[in-house]
Amino acid sequence: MRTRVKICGLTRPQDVAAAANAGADAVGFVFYEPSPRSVSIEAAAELLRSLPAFVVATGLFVNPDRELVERVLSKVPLDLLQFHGDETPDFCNSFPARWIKAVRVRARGDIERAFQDYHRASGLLVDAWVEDKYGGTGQSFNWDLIPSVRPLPLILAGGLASDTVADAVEKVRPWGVDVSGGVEISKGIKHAAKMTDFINEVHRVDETD
Ligand SMILES: O=C(O)c1ccccc1NCC(=O)[C@H](O)[C@H](O)COP(=O)(O)O
Repeated sequence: MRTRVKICGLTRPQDVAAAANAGADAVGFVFYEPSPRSVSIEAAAELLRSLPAFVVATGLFVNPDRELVERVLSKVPLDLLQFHGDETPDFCNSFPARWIKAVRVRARGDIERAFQDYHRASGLLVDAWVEDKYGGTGQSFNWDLIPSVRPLPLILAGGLASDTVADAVEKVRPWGVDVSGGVEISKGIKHAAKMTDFINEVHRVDETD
């Protein structure tokens, strides 16, 4: 199976183009103001203009007001919502868009519970649990906590980079992987060669199947 790759936290048009050229299946825009990777609605709408066909535009939110999600959806042609906070299943499901839910993994059972609670999602993203942080931390977690039975597509995130992602894909066999800090020069500023190396590493492992 071909492992999908999402590059998250883009803020510049040249990075959007470089991610697409490197072969990213999806890109993510952060609508969460405390994040150094956050973009305004206007900036995101502009960034999407440089996104070619067949690349999924994802909007990332952390405990947003309903009005923010609705305002973003009315101005930015997103393909997918990513809820990265403590949003309820009903809240996530109440917008006219497909969505994935992020779960910060701390203990055995966290992922199984999330699969049950968020069963209407289009995928479950598993990320590291870090105190007082919702994501984009560059930290990984114990992949042994990931169950082999997966009722939804599982997207592995947390501290991945070109030198670790091959091992991650080999061990976890996720539907997709998600990376932010591992392909950056500084927060929100991506590095074209790092994105290419990352994606090539993922597909190198895919080819050994
Ligand atoms: O990027 C952020 O600043 C951020 C802030 C709050 C919630 C989520 C955030 N980002 C999520 C991601 O970029 C990724 O889905 C994931 O957390 C992996 O990030 P990284 O460990 O940096 O690869």
